[in-house]
Amino acid sequence: MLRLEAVTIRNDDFTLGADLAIEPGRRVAVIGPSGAGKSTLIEAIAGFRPPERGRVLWNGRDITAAAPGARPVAMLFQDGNLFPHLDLTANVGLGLDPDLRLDDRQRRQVREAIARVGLATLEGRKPAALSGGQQSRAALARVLVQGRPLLLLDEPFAALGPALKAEMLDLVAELVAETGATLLMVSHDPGDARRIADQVVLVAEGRAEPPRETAALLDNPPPALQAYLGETGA
Ligand SMILES: Nc1ncnc2c1ncn2[C@@H]1O[C@H](COP(=O)(O)OP(=O)(O)OP(=O)(O)O)[C@@H](O)[C@H]1O
Repeated sequence: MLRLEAVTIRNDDFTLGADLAIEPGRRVAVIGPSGAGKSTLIEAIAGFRPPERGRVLWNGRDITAAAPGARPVAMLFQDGNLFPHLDLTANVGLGLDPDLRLDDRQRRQVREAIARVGLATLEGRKPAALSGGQQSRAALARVLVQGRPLLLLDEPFAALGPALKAEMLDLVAELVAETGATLLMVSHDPGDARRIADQVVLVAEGRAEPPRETAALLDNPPPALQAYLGETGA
């Protein structure tokens, strides 16, 4: 269980409040207007933005002051962050050890993660020799290999076309179902939430709201969400 207890996060003159809990194994979409604080929320959970007030708890353990690497968290950023000079095996291996000193077991884990995302024949390729969808799969393999119980995705597939995005969302859903991980995914597209998320955290007007069931929330949106859904034409 992830718990944000009376948390306030500040970016200069912007503040975001959050008092919410995410149950284990849930798939949660984080949606809301541009600039509302979705990335800020995810980065605070990942440990890149320490809260000004409040506590972040994982299974009752206070991780508010823990460094990003010491958290139960793996994060996939918007651009995937693949290193252009490294091949696929090395890019995924970085998820296990930034110095790439991998033992046999870790090398096997890397191969398995690459195979699981469907790239087994492309292990020696560098990112430039992979398509956009394959690069997304590679970035996902690096997150997968870390075996962390909490996956944070910040609009990871925004650059992909609709069919490829749907395919990647389905793959993410399969992977978290297999591993039992909890998923928080920022998205601008309410369709993504309907496709993959059983719950939605709405970030608007300076607050991240407690999660609500996706269909119930999107079918009967509160005013802050109505305005946003109007913007996106959903
Ligand atoms: N490093 C920073 N320093 C100061 N202010 C920041 C910083 N990063 C973000 N902000 C501000 O914090 C607010 C929330 O930004 P954030 O990126 O979390 O929003 P978002 O909901 O993810 O937006 P988008 O949907 O456009 O990506 C914005 O007003 C932004 O300008």
